[in-house]
This record gives sequence, structure tokens and C-alpha cells, in this order.
Amino acid sequence: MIEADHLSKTYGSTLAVEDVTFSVEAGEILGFLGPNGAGKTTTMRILAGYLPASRGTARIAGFDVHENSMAVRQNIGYLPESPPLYPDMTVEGFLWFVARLKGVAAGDRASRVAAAIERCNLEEKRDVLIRKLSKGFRQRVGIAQALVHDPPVIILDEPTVGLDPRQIIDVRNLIKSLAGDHTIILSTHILPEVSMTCSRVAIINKGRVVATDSPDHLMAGLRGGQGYEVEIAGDMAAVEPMLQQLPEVRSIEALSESGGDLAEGHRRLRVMTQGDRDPGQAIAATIVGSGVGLYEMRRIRLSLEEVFLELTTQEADADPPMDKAATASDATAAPPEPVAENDTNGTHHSSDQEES
Ligand SMILES: Nc1ncnc2c1ncn2[C@@H]1O[C@H](COP(=O)(O)OP(=O)(O)OP(=O)(O)O)[C@@H](O)[C@H]1O
Repeated sequence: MIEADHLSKTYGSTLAVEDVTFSVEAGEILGFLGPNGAGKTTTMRILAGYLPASRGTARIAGFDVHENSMAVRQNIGYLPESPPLYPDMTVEGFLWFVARLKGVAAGDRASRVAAAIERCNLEEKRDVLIRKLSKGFRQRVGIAQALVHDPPVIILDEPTVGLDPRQIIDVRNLIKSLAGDHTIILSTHILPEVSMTCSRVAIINKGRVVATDSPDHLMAGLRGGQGYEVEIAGDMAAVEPMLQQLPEVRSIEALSESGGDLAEGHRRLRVMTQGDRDPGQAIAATIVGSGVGLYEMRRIRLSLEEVFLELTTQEADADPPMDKAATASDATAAPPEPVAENDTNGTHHSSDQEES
């Protein structure tokens, strides 16, 4: 439904978007995630037909955004970073106005406006002037204007930016309720937004797409970003070489014992794994088989935030996770601190504005 094919955009000497390729299937919500200046808005504007690409092509519902920009505009609803609202119009008056602009047939306008108002929970604000609305309600009006002609594709540029936490939840729920009936792409720099709202995520950094996958797969698959944390009692030197023999074991790290709650003679290890097969059973059997006591074993994996940091920071590239050749005591290049699996949304204690 949305196809970006080797898109590039330069502004003078600035290469804002470079060779971006991805597609979004009908009914999906794709999160376009990246830090400030990554090229999100530029890509959204190209897809919406508001900005020509320097190279590459994009198609919406089969229409080329450059060659068929009018057809593309009929097929998309676009919410730019700052929604173009008329503050002295009422909510309903504005939506009627937009419906007319978008070419909704006169006989259909009343029902389309009513549907957009209902979908965005704007009934109680129908007759209120837009300038009197809170930021959260204005954002809903922005989404309602994107929906009013019932387009198959919706493009939302940072839809929750500047909203308070309650408003963010409302807008995310609204967006989720639109999936299925519509194909949605939303740009964001907020990690929890994609894990909560999107079925797939494309991570963009410095103009390039560095990964596209479901949030779960990204968290699970990147650089062997999953493994086990185990507590053993006994001789670590006896068990470590045996664990290293398992092909699914990528690295082993002895964790610091400063936690204080470890019994005498107990050690904690982090065993990071690789490949499709889950070696949990083999790890447990190896430990027990080596004559070492196994006291605790729990699955861990990288949070989406850690995946994002790995993909978008050069430091991560310069400082790769310890590989199998390294010894457990040589853990100077350990991977980022994983989180327990039952905290998969444990990305939220970041510096995201949402939390402030
Ligand atoms: N009109 C313009 N003229 C020159 N450079 C631009 C223009 N618009 C964007 N850029 C540059 O292109 C790059 C990508 O900008 P873009 O706005 O697409 O990123 P973004 O990911 O949306 O960032 P943000 O989250 O901060 O809005 C940045 O380096 C930006 O400075």
C-alpha cells in the first residue's frame, strides 16, 4: 500500500535522506523511528507528495507520488508536525471545509464529517472554536482532518509530540483503532510509541534505514540480543568451557557480585545466545551435567531502546559485544545491560519527553 524505493533527498549540500527503501502492507501500522534530524519529516513529506525526492520513487496505493500527486492526495490523510488548523473555525465547520477541499461529494459530506468526529471522540467539541481547544483536542482535530475523506493511507508525522501523558495515551489508542481499516505510517523519536502502537518499525538514522522488522523481532534478533541469566554454585571454570561448546552460545559474562544477595560460593552468569534455536534446555543440562548447582535461570533480551541505541550510536559499533572467543573474566566489551523479559516495555525509563 505504501512503497518507498531507494528514496534520496538533498537540501543543498545536506543529504537528508539516503537510499531509503521500505514498504507497508494494507492495514499495517509502521513506525518510522529515528532521532532528531534523522530524515523522518523529509520522508513523510515525500510520501505525502509535498516534497519531490532527489532520487528514487514512492508509490501510495499504486500511484507514483511524483507523477500522480493529485491521486496520491486523494488516497492519503496527512498530519504534518504542525497541523494546519484554522483557529477561528469550529471543529465541525473546519471539517466540513476540509471535506470540501478534499473533494468529498456534497451528498457525502455530512456523513463523512460525522464519522470523523465520532472516530476521534470530538462530539463534545463539535461547536467549539479550534483556538479554544487544548493541544490534545487540536491533535485529534488534526487526525480528523486527515481522515475526513476516508483515505486508505494515513501519514502521521510525530502525532504525539507536545502532548501530556493522558493525551498521548488517547491519541495512541485512536491511532491503533484506525489500523485494519487504514494503512498507517507514523514517524516518532519516542521508542515506547512504536512498541505500543506499531506492528512494524523502520529505524532511520542519518538519513538511512538501518533496520526494519517487528518490534519483537528487533528486540530478539539483533546481535544475539537474547540469552539467559543464571545463578550457579560451584566451580565456574568447570562449567564455562562446556557452555562455550554449545553452538547457540555467543558469549558468557560473569556478572558482578556486588548485588549482595548472593549466597556464599554462588555466582551469576549472563549467557548470550545466537541463532533461531532456543538453547535454554541445553544450557540447563550442561550446567547440571558439569556437577555445578543451578539455582536460578531466567530469560533476558535487549529492550527496544537498547536495539535502537546499538543501531543509532557509533559508540556501539566501536564497542561490539564480547564474542565467543573472549573469556568471562575479560568482559570489557560487554553488550548493553539487558532487561528481563517481563519488562519488555522497560524502555520507558529513558529520557523520552513522555516521561518528563
Ligand atoms: N528545508 C530544509 N533545508 C535544509 N536542510 C533541511 C531542510 N529540512 C530538513 N533539513 C535537514 O535535513 C535533515 C533531516 O531533517 P528532517 O526534518 O527530515 O529530520 P527529522 O528526523 O524529521 O528530525 P526532527 O525529529 O528533528 O523533526 C536534517 O539535517 C535537517 O537539518
